[in-house]
Amino acid sequence: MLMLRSRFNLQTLAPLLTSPRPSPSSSLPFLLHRRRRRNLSFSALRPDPSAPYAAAAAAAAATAAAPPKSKGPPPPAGVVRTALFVPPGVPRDAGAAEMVVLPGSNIVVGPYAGDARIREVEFAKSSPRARDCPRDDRPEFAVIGRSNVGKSSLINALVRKKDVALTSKKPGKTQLINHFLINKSWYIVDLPGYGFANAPESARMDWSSFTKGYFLNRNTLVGVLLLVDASVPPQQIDLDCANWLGRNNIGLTFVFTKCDKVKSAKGRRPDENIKHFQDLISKYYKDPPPWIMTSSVTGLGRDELLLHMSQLRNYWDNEAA
Ligand SMILES: Nc1nc2c(ncn2[C@@H]2O[C@H](COP(=O)(O)OP(=O)(O)OP(=O)(O)O)[C@@H](O)[C@H]2O)c(=O)[nH]1
Ligand SMILES: [Mg+2]
Repeated sequence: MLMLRSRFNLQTLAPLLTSPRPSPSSSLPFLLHRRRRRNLSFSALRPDPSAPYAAAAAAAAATAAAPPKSKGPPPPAGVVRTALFVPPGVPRDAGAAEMVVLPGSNIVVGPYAGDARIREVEFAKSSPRARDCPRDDRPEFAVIGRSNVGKSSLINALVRKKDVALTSKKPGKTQLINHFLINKSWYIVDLPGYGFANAPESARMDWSSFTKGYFLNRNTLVGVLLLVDASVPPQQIDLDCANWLGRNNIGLTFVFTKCDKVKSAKGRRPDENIKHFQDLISKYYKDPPPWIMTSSVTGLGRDELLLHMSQLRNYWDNEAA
């Protein structure tokens, strides 16, 4: 029977996951191709006991103590259980009794996970148009979502610096495509928000033509982090954005933000909003995309998200080799 180990100490797991990575195989379930449109397909959960990560996972699970420590209010009590996201490198026909799932997510830890630490971050460039973005072939993750959802805050949380990306209570703060260079080897990209319900007219922009150009032409895009505010009920504009990305075969991860807001104005808890959102999205996806709960205030989900990004990125690097 499948056993999910969702509570473990990432500090313990991290060094175990930096072992040499396997060479990619054409049968991998999650296809990412440099200079080509990604073709996403998510496999059913059938892990392999002999897979290189299994020992690390078992060791981590055995020592499974406390989740990463964070300040502030505790994360929401209810963890939403949905079908799992099996990352690149886990064979379709694998079979095993045990698997490690990142806490507060549906993301399985696969063989490409590792080297998740951010040692260095520098602002690289602000670009008004997609064609002005850096052209150096480094892989990148784009951070998108509604205006004010917490994109810039998440980037600051990930890099553990307060003001690398500028944040504001007023929607529409980020107006350009901002590239941040991580460890001199990959980028996180802060994009302007969409949906300006409360934004002043001056802060509005034609998000569609501006950012669609970026998504459709950016060959170095490893994946999109689509941020969704877990403190409010599902918003149609987020579902529309997810569907647009899906239709264009652009791999996304749902990153639920503001999970520290245990009581929202509408009386629903973040985990209830997340469950509702997933019920709606499941109509559009045959296999579940990855999702994760975060808070930039408490640090919830930060290390887990970085590990997830590392497995997508390392897979990408192997493919490009
Ligand atoms: N409680 C809580 N507040 C958050 C969190 N993340 C962001 N915020 C707040 O939400 C507001 C907007 O955050 P930003 O990071 O500027 O949002 P953004 O998505 O970059 O906004 P735009 O650039 O305008 O599109 C700020 O007041 C943040 O302090 C979170 O995890 N929890
Ligand atoms: Mg911003």
